[in-house]
Amino acid sequence: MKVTLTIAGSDSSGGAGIQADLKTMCMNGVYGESVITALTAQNTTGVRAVLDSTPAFLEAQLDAVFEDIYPDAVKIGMVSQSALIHVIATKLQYYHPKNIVLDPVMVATSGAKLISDEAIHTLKEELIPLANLITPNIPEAEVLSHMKITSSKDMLKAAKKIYDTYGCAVLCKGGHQLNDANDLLYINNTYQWFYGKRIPNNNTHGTGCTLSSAIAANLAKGFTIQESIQRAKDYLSLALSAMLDLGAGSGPMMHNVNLKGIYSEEADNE
Ligand SMILES: Nc1ncnc2c1ncn2[C@@H]1O[C@H](COP(=O)(O)OP(=O)(O)O)[C@@H](O)[C@H]1O
Ligand SMILES: Cc1ncc(COP(=O)(O)OP(=O)(O)O)c(N)n1
Repeated sequence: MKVTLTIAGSDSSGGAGIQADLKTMCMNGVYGESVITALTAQNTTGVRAVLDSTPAFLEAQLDAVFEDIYPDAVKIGMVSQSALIHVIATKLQYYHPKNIVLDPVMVATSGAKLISDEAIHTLKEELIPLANLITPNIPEAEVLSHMKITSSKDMLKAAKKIYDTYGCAVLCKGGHQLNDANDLLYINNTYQWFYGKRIPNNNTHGTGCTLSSAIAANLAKGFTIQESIQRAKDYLSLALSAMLDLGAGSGPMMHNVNLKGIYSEEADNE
């Protein structure tokens, strides 16, 4: 059994963060482990409070999982403070996992800021350079590239800028576009579009968490980055298409979907 670790915040409503990650990993056929960076008191209408882990407790969680059940891939989500980012970077350099997918979570759909300005600086300096793939949405890509993104051309320019600066592959997610849901991968000095039909569902809480966890799960199973992105996008589209409608705000997606037929082949080393 392949193992995937999520290092992220808890979402009490179950739609994003650790809860979305573990559901996604389970559905994508890997064993999921979790290291919790923060507790959030959150529902579909917003984030009411955040309680960060201490650096020492975060360190204890990371040692506990890496010393016993070593993950084949790691996904990193919400980390709001510099000291916590520093702990994660130090431990990843020490344990050296093969696949690191970083979702540079900055702002929730509901508008709540999930990272301090100082921590954005530490993320850029210490964590992004360790990642194999980062998955910014358009507002996050704007922060990382220091440019405004209003078109597909801008997405390409920003993704190349981020790739040139940090040296990791970049998947610029297009969920915040009006008409399409096209994501752009910049890797090895070249790019590839992953086209997606926009599903008319406003319940998109946790789409970014789900996509990055599904990518990590598929990397753990031995798929290439490109294959893992396509599989993750197929999984996400299916979960969105189930049209679950819970809560008064932007609700969560349905994870217990029937995957038969969407995954045509399995990786060699499963
Ligand atoms: N309505 C939608 N229909 C289909 N795919 C979507 C929709 N909204 C978002 N996505 C996809 O969900 C993933 C997450 O994208 P995005 O919403 O941009 O990230 P985030 O949740 O981090 O803000 C991307 O693959 C994006 O293309
Ligand atoms: C605890 C926690 N982590 C991350 C997010 C942001 O999740 P994301 O998948 O980007 O989805 P939206 O919040 O944008 O729907 C979160 N809200 N909570």
